[in-house]
Amino acid sequence: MAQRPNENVYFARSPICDAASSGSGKGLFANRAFAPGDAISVIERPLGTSLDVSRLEDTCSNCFLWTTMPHADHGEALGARLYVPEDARVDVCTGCRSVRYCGKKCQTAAWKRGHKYECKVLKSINSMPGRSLPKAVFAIIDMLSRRKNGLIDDRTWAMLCELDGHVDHFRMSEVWSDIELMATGALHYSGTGNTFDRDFVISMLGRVLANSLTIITPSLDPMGIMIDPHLCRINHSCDPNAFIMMDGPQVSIRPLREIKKDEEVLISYCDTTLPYARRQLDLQTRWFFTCKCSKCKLGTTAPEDEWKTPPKDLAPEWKAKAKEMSGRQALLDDPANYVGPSADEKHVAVLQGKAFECHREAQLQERFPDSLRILKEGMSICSQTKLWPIHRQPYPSLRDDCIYALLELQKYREAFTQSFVRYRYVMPKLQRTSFHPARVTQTWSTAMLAFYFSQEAPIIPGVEMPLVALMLMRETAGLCEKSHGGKNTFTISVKKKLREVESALCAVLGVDDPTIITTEGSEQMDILEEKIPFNDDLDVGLEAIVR
Ligand SMILES: C[S@@+](CC[C@H](N)C(=O)[O-])C[C@H]1O[C@@H](n2cnc3c(N)ncnc32)[C@H](O)[C@@H]1O
Repeated sequence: MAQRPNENVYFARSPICDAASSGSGKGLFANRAFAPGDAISVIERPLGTSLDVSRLEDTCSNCFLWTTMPHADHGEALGARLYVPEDARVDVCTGCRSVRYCGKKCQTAAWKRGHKYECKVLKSINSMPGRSLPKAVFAIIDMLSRRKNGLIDDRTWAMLCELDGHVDHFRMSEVWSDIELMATGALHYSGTGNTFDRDFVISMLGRVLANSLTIITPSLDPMGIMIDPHLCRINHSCDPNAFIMMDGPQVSIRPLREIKKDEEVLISYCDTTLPYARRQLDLQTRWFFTCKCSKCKLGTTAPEDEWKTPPKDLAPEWKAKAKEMSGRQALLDDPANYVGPSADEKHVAVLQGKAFECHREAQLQERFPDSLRILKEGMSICSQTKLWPIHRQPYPSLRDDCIYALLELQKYREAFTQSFVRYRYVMPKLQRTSFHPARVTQTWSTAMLAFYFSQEAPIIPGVEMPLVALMLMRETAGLCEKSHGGKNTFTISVKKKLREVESALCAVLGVDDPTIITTEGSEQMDILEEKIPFNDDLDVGLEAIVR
């Protein structure tokens, strides 16, 4: 059962969603001052959870232990999820053959929490060939059957029902017929037709679709959705003062900066690194509101909307390319690409649309060489037009996926180079808070790549990779108390690995005190920076970056 948030927070009417068309417009407020590193509130388990279909196969449905190691044969995997025990495995529930557990303890806990009612339902869904339901429907089935059987108390249920289901918004949207179908399915399969009616289930589905948050691992991999009457009260800002961290099913709300007593606690629902038009569109389409946060008030003058050179300076050959680009009209019509009314700005809007399209298309490819080719195409639009600063989207996201594809293709040297570029030049501008969880986890994966290469032949001549790995590991260890908290399994595994590496290095160098390696480590970081300098033509030929 969901726990009440602790005395550190309270709910009240939020000034931020005064303009919300319906709903109570409540938000979460701080009962005392908070500093980075504190936990504002901790919830042991959200009320409802539903894993992505692919995670049902390899993840414990109770504690969310994800047992598959992506890229099991190379560096990033060696470090990104060190907190997962080597012998971790999950076994399927022999009743429903749908969910999996990592052991008896998790199976028993899930059974008592409600799987005893859901098991038969899942079994009947599972036995129908080709039937797979969206995760929102599984979340609803679970909650309806638990409520029917007295496993969700009146107060929690009332709070859940207070969340806005945005039914009128959904009714006008293109997903309405899907929602009606899903509600019918949920009511039918959950066997709760004599307790709830279809309209109620439709509003419940709306609540899940418009209020759920993403379940994440401590290394920020998305795993599914969660809905909780307390967590789902937190409003959005594109310049949030807090973020959500998880460790298994435990959810903590953590400050991104100092928060004063009685200040509203705000998280981000969307990717806040996107330009203004894209953020607004995303928030309007998925959460039905117009954001008026401090960043949105700056409109296109915020750093997320900066160009390196103004659109009027676009080179003639790129203007010509923009004129000829396939799908030009659709790219121009898409408000997400809007740059301005002039002819030059329209060319830039087309190029921007194309670069975002490359990012989306690359994700749909089945083969990594194809994704890499498309990602490089997108990156060269950003770099060769000379319009994009290194931190303007979709440039950073293209680079992220590029690193992933390069690793899959075992192009380790380029993967490390791009990972270092991201760590050293992109992230400090993209996420300006040093302990932002995305920054910390990416620093750690760069550290782990360096560590992996420290055991191989030197990949960058003249650079001592063990010392680079050490410095990046120390940086991560110094920040993860704030990003993750001292007791998070990520923090514990980072610190353990750091101690191991420090003592191995001490043994090799014949010293007792690891702190004396610091000077040499800093020197190696400087050398690495000289070898991989900031360069505007950084992405022209990914292989040709290292000096
Ligand atoms: C997850 S709920 C947050 C809790 C909500 N305020 C309530 O009282 O239930 C999301 C909804 O809150 C409102 N909301 C959240 N952040 C907002 C913001 N920055 N500006 C306006 N409305 C916001 C929108 O109606 C959105 O669909």
